[in-house]
Amino acid sequence: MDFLSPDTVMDITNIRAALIRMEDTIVFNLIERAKFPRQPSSYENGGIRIPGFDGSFVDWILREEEIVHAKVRRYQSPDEVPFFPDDLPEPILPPISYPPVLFPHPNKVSVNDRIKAFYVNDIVPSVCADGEQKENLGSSSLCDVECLRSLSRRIHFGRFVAESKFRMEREEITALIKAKDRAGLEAAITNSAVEKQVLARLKKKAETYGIDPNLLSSPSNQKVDADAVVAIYENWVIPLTKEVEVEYLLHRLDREE
Ligand SMILES: O=C(O)C(=O)C[C@]1(C(=O)O)C=C[C@@H](O)C=C1
Repeated sequence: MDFLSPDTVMDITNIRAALIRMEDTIVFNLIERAKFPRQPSSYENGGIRIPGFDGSFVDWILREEEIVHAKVRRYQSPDEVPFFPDDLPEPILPPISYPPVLFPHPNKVSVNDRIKAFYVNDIVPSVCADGEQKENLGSSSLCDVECLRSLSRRIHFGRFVAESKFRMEREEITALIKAKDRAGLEAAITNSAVEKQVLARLKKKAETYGIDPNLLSSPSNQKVDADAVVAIYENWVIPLTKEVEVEYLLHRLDREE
């Protein structure tokens, strides 16, 4: 996506193409995470003691990485929503002035805490075997960070989808926003045919990317459970994307901050 060119960003075809590309990243990240068992201690507060930090091992890595990434201005990009916005330093690179695409302040809508909760409680148990390998806690946690970041980027892309839909159906959506009609907004942004396509494509991707081409396709050769990947999208990724869309639209007419 070229965030310096607002017309390109607001084209729903381009937005959907970006969402489709993100599926690849998410499927590969889940494949990588599925190499390791669940590793429960990496998600527990104090499960691995880090002096001076009150949180889980994965939280700590995520925060430390975000600090570095903030310095190279990752979170100035309109499509990035950090998990630890209050802990981030100013960039060392000069700012880029992106033309405004989202209104009002783009980071107002964040569901990162919920993403973290469903990731730990639902996704990890659905793709990883039970157990813990102490010697791989660092490796598995780095995979967690990649998974969380790619899920967050995908789900918060709902803001661009919503803005694009707002511009296409300004009158209808403005009336729903003014009436604070959440259900009406959800109905307006829902496209069941597209959701079905997403899930069907995802199943194919998880099956195809999750198998060595030299091996026969069988459940025991699959690197990740394709049905679990589909369920992750069906139960969490799409519903939360829609929630981000609705939440974004409810604030769409607020005055800019
Ligand atoms: O493509 C869209 O129109 C979206 O809003 C994205 C998305 C999705 O999360 O994949 C969400 C809601 C729609 O019902 C269809 C698909």
